[in-house]
Amino acid sequence: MDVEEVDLLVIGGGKAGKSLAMDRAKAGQKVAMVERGMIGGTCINVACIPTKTLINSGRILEIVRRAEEFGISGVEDPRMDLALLRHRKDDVVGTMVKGQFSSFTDSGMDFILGEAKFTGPRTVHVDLNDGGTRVLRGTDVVVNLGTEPALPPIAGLAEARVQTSNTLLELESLPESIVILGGGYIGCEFADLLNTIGVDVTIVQRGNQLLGREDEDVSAAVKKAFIDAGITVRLGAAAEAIQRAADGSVTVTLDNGETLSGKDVLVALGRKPMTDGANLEATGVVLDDRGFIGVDEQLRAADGVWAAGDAAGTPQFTHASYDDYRILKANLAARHGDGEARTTEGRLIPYTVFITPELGRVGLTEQQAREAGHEVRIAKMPVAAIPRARTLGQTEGVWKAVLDRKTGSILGVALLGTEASEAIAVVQMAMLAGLDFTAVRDAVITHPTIAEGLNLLFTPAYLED
Ligand SMILES: Cc1cc2nc3c(=O)[nH]c(=O)nc-3n(C[C@H](O)[C@H](O)[C@H](O)COP(=O)(O)OP(=O)(O)OC[C@H]3O[C@@H](n4cnc5c(N)ncnc54)[C@H](O)[C@@H]3O)c2cc1C
Ligand SMILES: NC(=O)c1ccc[n+]([C@@H]2O[C@H](COP(=O)([O-])OP(=O)(O)OC[C@H]3O[C@@H](n4cnc5c(N)ncnc54)[C@H](O)[C@@H]3O)[C@@H](O)[C@H]2O)c1
Repeated sequence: MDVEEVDLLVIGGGKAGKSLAMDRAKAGQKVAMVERGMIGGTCINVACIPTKTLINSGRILEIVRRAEEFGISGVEDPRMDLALLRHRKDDVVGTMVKGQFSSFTDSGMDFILGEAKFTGPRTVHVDLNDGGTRVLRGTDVVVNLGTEPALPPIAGLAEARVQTSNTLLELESLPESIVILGGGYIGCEFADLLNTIGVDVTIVQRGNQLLGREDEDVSAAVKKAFIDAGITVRLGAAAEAIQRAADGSVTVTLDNGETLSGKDVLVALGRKPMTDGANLEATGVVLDDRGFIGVDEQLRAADGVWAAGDAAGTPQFTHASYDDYRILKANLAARHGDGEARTTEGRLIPYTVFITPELGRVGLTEQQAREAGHEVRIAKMPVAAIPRARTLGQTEGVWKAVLDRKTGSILGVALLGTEASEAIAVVQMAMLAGLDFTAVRDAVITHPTIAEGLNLLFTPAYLED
């Protein structure tokens, strides 16, 4: 079969790959992108966009339940209607997928729906979804294959028809109760959502805290918020076996011998790269023992082959994959003699866990700062101190900042509170600008906003001596 030659061949249409493919195609290059099915990638189809749409509905339900507190009468018995909820989620996702498809084709790229498998250096064989095959070779190849739910070898898991973050999005009826395995981002976000919409939730986490990468006090505040909301939290226990009975109910056996039962079970135990079957070795790419692609700090995986996003070991966030796109754009140009190369070193990557209240994070935790040798100064303030939180009726949570005692620079913050997803960007900008805490404390910030809390956080009332 003839080999079709292109300037840029993108395998997997994730955030980095699709952004680069559109950009390069618009710039006049001959670009082909092969995607096996999810037009727009994981984020739009089964991750950030559908989950945050559902979470938003959960939050609205919670507000409506509190209608009287907000001065509204006549709202009786509000409940989540799963069919309507799914309809809204499908509508948001469907509109975005449609928009992506138009953007791909309008860019001038050759968008190919099919399964790609490497057969040689920078060369793939594609089984087209609507039949037939193509073989393509790129002068440069970018691999952006993403991740999927990991299903670890827990006894009985394979037979127990467990839910994952993908299948939960398509539920036709809500279970009365659910056991969630894993207290990471996905476990916590679904625990909060499902609890809000009326499911009895038990969350099981192997480590001694939810969200294991956070400071202990921050995780403890998340645990308290969960318990106050009615979620059962089991820490320091790992699932060892899962069994689904004939009536559909599920029993999970923990490593301490305890058993938990529920009408369903969600496995949220991390994600594995979708590199199986892509035969990346044929193009000189080296995979680690978990299947992640080895890349250098310029995201180079082999000669003329680059990799990006989750499967390349980038922190698993859409905005991090998007930054990989910027790095690849710079490095592909630099390789052809145009401009400076960029690396992934020293990137400041924030994130938000969309629970109630939200946890926004950027920079170092207190523990990381101490381990890095900083002399640390902590500021800590209850969210209830922020006037805007009072007007919103959302006073739960705590803000914590980690400062360098000698320089006053902001090393990191954990904002657990309403609208933390927005406020975290304010702190991130201050950090990028190299502002010390006094500049943030003394900035004139609009009243009454949540960001205004940054004026308060660094006052003597909340900043340790
Ligand atoms: C439930 C959930 C919620 C999340 N929420 C957030 C959030 O709120 N904010 C955030 O920043 N991040 C969130 N994430 C993480 C985020 O979704 C990922 O980090 C992001 O989508 C990474 O995308 P990527 O660029 O690695 O590639 P992906 O978007 O995963 O794209 C890879 C593509 O490659 C395709 N592919 C794979 N193999 C082949 C092949 N052989 N041939 C052709 N195509 C192939 C796949 O179909 C896929 O479309 C969430 C993740 C999950 C699971
Ligand atoms: N809001 C966001 O940005 C967002 C939301 C969802 C997911 N994500 C991304 O998706 C990635 C994957 O999320 P995740 O929650 O699946 O993984 P994770 O790694 O964050 O959490 C998995 C958790 O499961 C625990 N665990 C492992 N084995 C266990 C067992 N047998 N029993 C009980 N607990 C066990 C681990 O200790 C860990 O805390 C995250 O790293 C994140 O980057 C981001």
